[in-house]
Amino acid sequence: MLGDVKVRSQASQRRGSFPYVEVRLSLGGSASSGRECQRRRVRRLFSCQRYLHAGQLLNGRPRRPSLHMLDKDYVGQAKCMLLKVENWDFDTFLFERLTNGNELVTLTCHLFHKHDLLRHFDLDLVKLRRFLVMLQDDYHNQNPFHNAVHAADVTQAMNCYLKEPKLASHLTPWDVMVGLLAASAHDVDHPGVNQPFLVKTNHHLASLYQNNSVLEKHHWRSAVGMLRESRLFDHLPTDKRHQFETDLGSLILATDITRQNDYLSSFRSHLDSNDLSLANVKHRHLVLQIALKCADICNPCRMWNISKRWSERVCEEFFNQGDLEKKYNVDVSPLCDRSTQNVPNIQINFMTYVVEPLFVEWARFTGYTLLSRTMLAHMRLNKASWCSLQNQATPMAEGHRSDEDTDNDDEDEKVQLFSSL
Ligand SMILES: Nc1ncnc2c1ncn2[C@@H]1O[C@@H]2COP(=O)(O)O[C@H]2[C@H]1O
Repeated sequence: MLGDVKVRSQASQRRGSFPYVEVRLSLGGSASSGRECQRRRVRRLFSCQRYLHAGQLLNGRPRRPSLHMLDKDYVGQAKCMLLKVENWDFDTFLFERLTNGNELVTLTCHLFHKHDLLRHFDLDLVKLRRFLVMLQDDYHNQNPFHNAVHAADVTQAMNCYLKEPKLASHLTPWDVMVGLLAASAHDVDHPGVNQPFLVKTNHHLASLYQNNSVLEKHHWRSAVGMLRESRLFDHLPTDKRHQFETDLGSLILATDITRQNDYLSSFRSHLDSNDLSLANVKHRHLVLQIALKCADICNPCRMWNISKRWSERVCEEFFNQGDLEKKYNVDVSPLCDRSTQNVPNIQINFMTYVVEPLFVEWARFTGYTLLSRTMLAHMRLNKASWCSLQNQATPMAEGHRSDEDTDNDDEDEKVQLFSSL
């Protein structure tokens, strides 16, 4: 059954001791009444997303419109899509609709079956689903970009990369399980604003993680909290459980875009010296980190109609942050000002300075497989489309010109601009 996974949606079910992210509170609220205090006490128990869910339930409002009457047809179509889960043109937006918003649970469960991980690790299907439902629920659906659909999209891409012949032949079931769960969990409880925002608004997560990979550490520790609560791995020896949590963390932390150059240089130098040995667990782990990084920023390499939607969503999230920054009188982050930025310009620079360098090395690693060539081809076509759209977009403010106009710009500065995201 695809439609039965929202089982954790009861207000009494709260979990974990990891901190919630509530942007509004970090910017200073003015609550003083007893009622507000009471509400805050409740709020403290939940992450922002869990709080919203609980609030809706307590107010008697259903969380999502039900599609019961259509369940059969929808489930059939979702199943059809899963037959092609390894295709690069998989449309996660459509899959979200066909699964009635259970895209992450449905997809990850399917991949666990496909890779025979339940049998291999003697996993309990109910516990697995419980964990995945918690995970899916803790993504913020109100974020235009960092939501459960993005997590499902990254998980689907990660699965495609795990299937690359060069890698697949060396992967153990452990690698596959860590890779898939890291992809599913890599942005859980993302607040829709970036690390610099949390730092400049003195958010408690920024102090907790000392302004360093703040969001990624939060995603990791949140996922660990849910894993423990679900008891998914309770039957494994303690050292294995710890090993899993460590490996999960090391993959999720690699998605910190500010550390892109460190990972890329290390990967590139291994490729240059042709010394990657995939029998070596450390080398394999580095490749998994790079694979997850690629999956995380693969949206510019999707087909145009899908890629464009992601581009618009990510920019909307940047601009929403810029609006908040203006509202609270703090510096507006680079790329977040909707009055000086536009989507085509952000996309062209992101592809040129962040995506292409990574995917070129990934293609080299895979031996230029059909998939890696297809991704690069899509990315270049998409970039050309953004270039032609750019002519129709709002003129850029000085200092934010297009790639074509910036031959003399310092490339490092561009990378830094995206690194600040
Ligand atoms: N299409 C895109 N355009 C611009 N930035 C992007 C795009 N896709 C992903 N990103 C950025 O890449 C970052 C990867 O890490 P995060 O998920 O923290 O945040 C992501 C965004 O800031």
